[in-house]
Formats: sequence, C-alpha cells, structure tokens
Amino acid sequence: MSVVPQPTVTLDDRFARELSEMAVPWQADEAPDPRLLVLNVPLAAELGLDSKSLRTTQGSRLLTGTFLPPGATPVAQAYSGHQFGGFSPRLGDGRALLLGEIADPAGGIHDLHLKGSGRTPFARGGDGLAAVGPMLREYLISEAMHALGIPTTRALAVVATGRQVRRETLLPGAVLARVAGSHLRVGSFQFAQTTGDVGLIRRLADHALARHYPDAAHSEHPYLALFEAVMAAQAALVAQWMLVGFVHGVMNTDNMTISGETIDYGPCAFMDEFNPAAVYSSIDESGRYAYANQPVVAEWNLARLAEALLPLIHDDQEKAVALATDALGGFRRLYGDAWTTGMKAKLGLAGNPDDSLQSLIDDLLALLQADRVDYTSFFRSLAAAARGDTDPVRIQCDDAVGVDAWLHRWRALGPDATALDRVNPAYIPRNHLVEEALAAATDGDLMPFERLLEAVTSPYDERPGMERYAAAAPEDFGAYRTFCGT
Ligand SMILES: Nc1ncnc2c1ncn2[C@@H]1O[C@H](COP(=O)(O)OP(=O)(O)OP(=O)(O)O)[C@@H](O)[C@H]1O
Ligand SMILES: [Mg+2]
Repeated sequence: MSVVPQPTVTLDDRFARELSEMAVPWQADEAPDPRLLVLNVPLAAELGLDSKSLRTTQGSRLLTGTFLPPGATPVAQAYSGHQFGGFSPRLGDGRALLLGEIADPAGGIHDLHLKGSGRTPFARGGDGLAAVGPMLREYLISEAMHALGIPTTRALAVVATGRQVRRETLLPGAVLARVAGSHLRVGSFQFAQTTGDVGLIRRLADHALARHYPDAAHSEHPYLALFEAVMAAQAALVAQWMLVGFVHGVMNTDNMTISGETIDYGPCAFMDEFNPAAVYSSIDESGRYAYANQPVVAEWNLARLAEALLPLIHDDQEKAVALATDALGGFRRLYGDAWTTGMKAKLGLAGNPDDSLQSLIDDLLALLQADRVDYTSFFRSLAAAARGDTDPVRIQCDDAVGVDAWLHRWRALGPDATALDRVNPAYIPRNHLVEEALAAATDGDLMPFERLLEAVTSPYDERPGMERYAAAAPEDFGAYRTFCGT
C-alpha cells in the first residue's frame, strides 16, 4: 500500500501576535470540490514545501485554508487606503487571509496568503470570492514579473473551489495562494494612523523594519530611515515597471507595499504600442494611473506614508514635517537615476556616460510614440541591429528617415548585442494572449495557459515554435479593457 504524503508546513503568527489590533482571526470558507489547477513547483521548493504532498486532496485543502497546520492562526489584515485619491479608513482583507509566515530553508521569511477564500469582517458588500480567470491572471503576470527580475508577490497555486461566483455571469470560483515578503501596505500604516495610537504605529514600523530593512533599524533615525528605504525600493520598482511597459492600473495606497514588491494584479496590463497616456482599467476615467503618471502617483502615495510616520519622525510636528518633506525630495532623483540606468541597459549602452545619451533616449521615445511602435518588439529587435541587421527595427517604424538617423547615432556608440538580449524580453504576457488563455481556462482547457506561462517565465530565451508569443496583438484585438474587484 502506498503512503499518501501529508502536507507539512510550519506557519508562524508573528503579524497576528505583534499587531493584534490589525489582525482579525478568521477561517477560510470550505471549498465544495477543490481541484488544483496550477502549482508553482520551483517556488514550493524554494520555500521548502513538498510539491507531491501539495498535489493531494489535503494539499488542496491547505492551499485553500481549510486544513491548517497545528498552531496556525489565519487572520484578515486591517488596512486603509486612498482609492483614486479618496480616503477609505476601513478596507482590509475582504476576501483574503494571511495564513501565517513561512521560514524558507535559507531563513528568509515569507507570508503565505490566500485571495478568494470567503467573506471576512472587512468584506463590506463583496462576496469574498474570486473567479478562476482573474486568479490565473494574477498567477501568470506575477510569475512573468518575477522572471523579468521585478520584485513582486509570487503565486504558489490556484485551486478551483467547485463553487460558482456571480459576476456578470456565473463563473467558476478559485483561491490563489500567494507568497510575499510581507503584505504590509502603505494603507497598513494609514490604518494605524487612523487609530491615533502612536504605540501601534511604532509597533508596525518596528515590525516592518525587522522584516524588510534591518539595517535601517540600527540607524540614528530608524523611522526616517524606514521611510527612505521604502521610498528607494518603490522608486526602483516603478522604474522597472516603466522600463518593461507595465501599467499597474490601480496604484491606490492599499496596493503599494512596504517591501517594494508589486502587489494586486487586478486591472494591470502590459503596453503594446508605446503610449505614455496608456490606461487599461475600465474605472480609471481620468487617467490617474496612466503609464506615464506612475512615478508621480508613487511619490504621492509615499507622501501619505510619510504623513502616517510623522509622529515617529519627531515629537515636534513642524520638525517632523520638515524632515519628511526633505526626505521625500529625494524621490525624483532616485527614480530618475534608476530609470536612466535601466534605459541605458535596454539600449546596450550600460557603460556610456549619461550626458551624451539623454537626447538619444528622448528622440527614440518620441519616434516610438509618433509611429505607435510595439514597445517590447522594438527593444527586442535592437540586438539584431547592433549585430548589423537593422531591418527588424526599420520595418516597425513609418518614419524611415527618422529611424535611420537614430540607428546611425546609436550604432556609433557601440551597443553590446549580447547584453541587449539579456535585458529586453522576447516574451511578456501580451494582453491578447492572456485573454485567450484565461477564456480557455474558464472553459476547462488549461493548455493555452500552461504554454503562455512557459513562454513568459523564460522571457529572454527566444525559442523556435514560440513566435506567436513574441508577436504584437493582431489589428482586430482592439482597445483593451481591464477590471477591478474581479
Ligand atoms: N469580492 C470581494 N469580496 C470582498 N471584498 C472584496 C472583494 N473584492 C475586493 N474586495 C476588497 O476591496 C478592497 C479593494 O480591492 P482590491 O481589488 O484592491 O484588492 P484585492 O484584489 O481584493 O486584493 P489584494 O490587494 O490583496 O491583491 C480590498 O479591501 C479587498 O479586500
Ligand atoms: Mg488590492
């Protein structure tokens, strides 16, 4: 008789213990017929989890929160947030649970978290659920981001629950098991701020320092150092989004992490043609979260974090404001430096001095915008041009004279062709492919999802037979729209 392995995992409850005012102990809903749709075997291994046992029925129960290891204390986390600029004092995990913290074999600490696990006391009017399509979407795009080297929450698994979810139609329900450095958000600090309890803000800040920025904890002004560390992490993160053409879509303060990981893949999208005004979210009517606005919004959100930290920065409020304002003044330089360094790498010119490059970069972006060139394909084709074959670049541009002049200037600087292929991805989760894969998965066919996942999780390694994953959207795909709260 074969022995069925039992999933074993040790979950700490440090957040629940240290910040009980922000943690409501709660249970996941029972899933009537749990079925594992996708398991991230490499991530499970990194966490020291046994994939075989996660594939069992008990494993699916663990991944939907209905089988709990001894000592686990699942909680819904409280947070507030500015949503499209308006403040909501009480948001929190309405359909999510923090199962606890896992220590990986190397000693790193990660949250194990569920999304779509049932209503919690923060659910307000929501049903607490999530559908298969949007949870697979988060899995696919977060894993693509990770493969692109961009800090992000990770996806461990998606389990179909066997429960129907009512959206515009009835859809199959699912739970996403998500892994993150933590789920501390700017909105977590805003929640602590709304309580008026400076002791709570301090405990939260100490928790964040210990978890993410231990060096800052030992500095002379640890809370100002915490703010500066988050600011640096977010400046670097948003620069990376911009460099790959990623539009987050809902940069509310509750969707911005303290760790500097990308979180919440609800309405995000990758840009096809280069367009600074690109907006995909159906509810972002004013373009607040448009592509080019993302650094501006990040800075605005960081100002909200600074406000929440003021009582810790200095006892004298005026002095606290002056110190925080001064610190926030560093954001633009941090962001600009990260972006410029990244853009130089995308041009194969990592070693070149900055001064000669600014106009080269500006002229390129103007050309891409005017000719509505596919952003990802253009940069990918630069490696061939650096090797002498400029046709793949030239055929993408209407302005033949303009592109030839630009290529001439660029090639004179000696771009490094090999480096280009390591920086500019061939495969990103293109919107038309994502929609195709999710529609098939919702109808029960996971093959297109698996193929696309395979492409985008090795984004730089161009493979024969995968040409359609590198190609721009067909003309008839039309304008792309995405949705929140799915
Ligand atoms: N179906 C739902 N039922 C209950 N609450 C919901 C539902 N959808 C969203 N919410 C809540 O609405 C708020 C904003 O949702 P948002 O779409 O930003 O987050 P999310 O996608 O649910 O989760 P996360 O930010 O953890 O990825 C959050 O408090 C979230 O928990
Ligand atoms: Mg969210």
